[in-house]
Amino acid sequence: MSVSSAPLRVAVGGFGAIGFALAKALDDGIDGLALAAVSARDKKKAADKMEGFRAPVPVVDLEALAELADIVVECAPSTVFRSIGEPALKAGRIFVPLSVGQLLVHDDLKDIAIAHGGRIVVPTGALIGLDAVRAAAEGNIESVTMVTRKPPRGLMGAPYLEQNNISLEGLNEAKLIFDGSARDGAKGFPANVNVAAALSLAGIGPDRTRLQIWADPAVTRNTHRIEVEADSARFAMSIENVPSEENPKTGKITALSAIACLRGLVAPMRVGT
Ligand SMILES: NC(=O)C1=CN([C@@H]2O[C@H](COP(=O)(O)OP(=O)(O)OC[C@H]3O[C@@H](n4cnc5c(N)ncnc54)[C@H](OP(=O)(O)O)[C@@H]3O)[C@@H](O)[C@H]2O)C=CC1
Ligand SMILES: O=C([O-])CC(=O)C(=O)O
Repeated sequence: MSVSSAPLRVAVGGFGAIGFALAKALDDGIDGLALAAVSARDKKKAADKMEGFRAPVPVVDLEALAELADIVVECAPSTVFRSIGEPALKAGRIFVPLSVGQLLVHDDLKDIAIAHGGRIVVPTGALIGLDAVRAAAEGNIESVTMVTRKPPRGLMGAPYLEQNNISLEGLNEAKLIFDGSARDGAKGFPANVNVAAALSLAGIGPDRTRLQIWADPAVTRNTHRIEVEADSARFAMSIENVPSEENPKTGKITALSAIACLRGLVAPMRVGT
């Protein structure tokens, strides 16, 4: 984008922990970007939440976001993922998903992007080191493993727990609740391990990426540790995310990652892979 061109319009689908923080940052001002519209289940509540904004924007249905923006960010429950992503890509927009696990389910969206000139740009989100994983994937990666530890309240309600009759009530020691592929983890915990899906897409795919999930009453932060063994490097990284006030399942850094990702789309200089 040249310095003189109009700012790219950003629509935000979902106005909770991530969406509100992102919209607020855009309203406060980011060079080259302008907030254009938001969407929420409760439109009146969303309009009220924008009261302190310098320039409140329309609250529209999810399907209408694509008409109003150049970049459409998805930060809503996984169940409405497609209603945001498909119109955005069919309109040739840049689609920025946060419910990344859904990309494994709706894997035809990539073909829609190709057919209509859209792009899917996945932020690192609540994770770390996807730059190094992507670089290593240009060579050969032997293994990628991720171990997630969350406070039990950050995992409650996951379909996998209900399907397998796993209770986290009154837990007084760490419990391994899932051990398998990133694909199965993302499916069983759609609101908890989108990071595993992002890791798998950056590296060796959802079937070869291994994931363990622990419910741990001793941790107060959402913690993810990654280990990668590749022909170019061996690395291990971990991140301890402060849960956001609005949604304790979601680390606070996720919204900041989305902001940094959007800034990277328009900034004259970008650092990192
Ligand atoms: N990639 C990553 O690293 C991470 C991804 N995530 C994922 O990001 C997504 C968003 O997370 P988060 O912001 O914490 O979620 P929240 O629950 O805080 O917010 C969800 C928002 O979606 C809105 N919404 C729900 N249903 C609809 C609908 N039918 N139409 C329009 N809007 C709707 C809600 O509206 P209302 O306010 O009216 O209820 C709410 O504003 C989740 O899928 C989460 O799992 C989370 C953390 C990390
Ligand atoms: O916030 C986190 O630590 C990760 C998370 O919820 C997700 O990946 O869905």
